Amino acid sequence: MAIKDLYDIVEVCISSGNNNIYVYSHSKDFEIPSGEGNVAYHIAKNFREIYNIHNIDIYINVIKGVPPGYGLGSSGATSAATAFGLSKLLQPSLSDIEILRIAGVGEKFASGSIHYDNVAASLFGGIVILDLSKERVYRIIPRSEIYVAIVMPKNVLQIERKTAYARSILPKSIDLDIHVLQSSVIAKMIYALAIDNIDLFGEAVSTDYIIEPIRSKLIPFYSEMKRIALENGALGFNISGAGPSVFSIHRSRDNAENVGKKLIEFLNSRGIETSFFVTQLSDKGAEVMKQW
Ligand SMILES: Nc1ncnc2c1ncn2[C@@H]1O[C@H](COP(=O)(O)OP(=O)(O)OP(=O)(O)O)[C@@H](O)[C@H]1O
Ligand SMILES: N[C@@H](CCO)C(=O)O
Repeated sequence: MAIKDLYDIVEVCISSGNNNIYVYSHSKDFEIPSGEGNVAYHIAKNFREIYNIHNIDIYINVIKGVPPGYGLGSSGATSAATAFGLSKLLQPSLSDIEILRIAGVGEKFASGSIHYDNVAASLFGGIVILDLSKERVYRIIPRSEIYVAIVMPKNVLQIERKTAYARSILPKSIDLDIHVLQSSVIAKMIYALAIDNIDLFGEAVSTDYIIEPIRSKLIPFYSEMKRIALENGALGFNISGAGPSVFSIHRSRDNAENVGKKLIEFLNSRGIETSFFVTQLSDKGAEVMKQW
């Protein structure tokens, strides 16, 4: 699911040259490496190799907007924008799936495995369903306004390669009965969007038999936060990405603000510095801002 308000800007330039890739990271608030430490470098390298592009130098400026390490898909935002920008510049006929596959390479570098959930939302916007076996992208834009409160606990889960770790602790296989339960939740989520029932959508968002029970243990006071949010009118609550951020679903901005403030007060009272913001589901994905 893509949200408004948080985004990266990635500038991509090419000149004739000797196949060098230069990546410069710009951020006053976060420390993101330039050069080979940046996912953008790996996207460009992969792009050049796959499409056999020679005798050019690629220059990439990453202007970070999405904070890293909070479970908000920060590396995915850069990966998506870089793959999108390079395709516009060098291979304008690439399909959505081809751009997506390139963007997934950045996630392999950042988190140890190719996965498409963050890059798909960043590239296409809305709520994205992928059918990789058929190479198809389905995008749902809910008819109703959906507000999202995102609560970002500071100094929590500050571990090296956090996303890789949070993925490594998940089960490699699940029992059939759990599969059946979780499949029905996903079906309910899609049904809720189809009939525009945001209460039901929220209920589905809140129900996870596989990942939440394991990852929530890494987030202090998770079950208390969930209870507070749902008791105060949130329609749904769960972990954002690999955490430690959590998010709640609301019908109105006022309710989202109110729940966000309550969660901040609660975490602050437990000694956990936290910030929050309220945003909306975004129907926009990656886009060209300027060409010159
Ligand atoms: N362009 C980039 N943007 C953000 N992080 C980057 C970038 N390039 C490299 N990294 C590294 O990737 C790591 C952040 O990974 P990642 O984006 O997976 O975490 P996250 O933002 O918490 O997202 P999520 O948990 O939703 O995947 C940091 O160690 C950061 O230094
Ligand atoms: N969404 C993936 C990567 C982190 O965003 C996961 O939850 O493992």
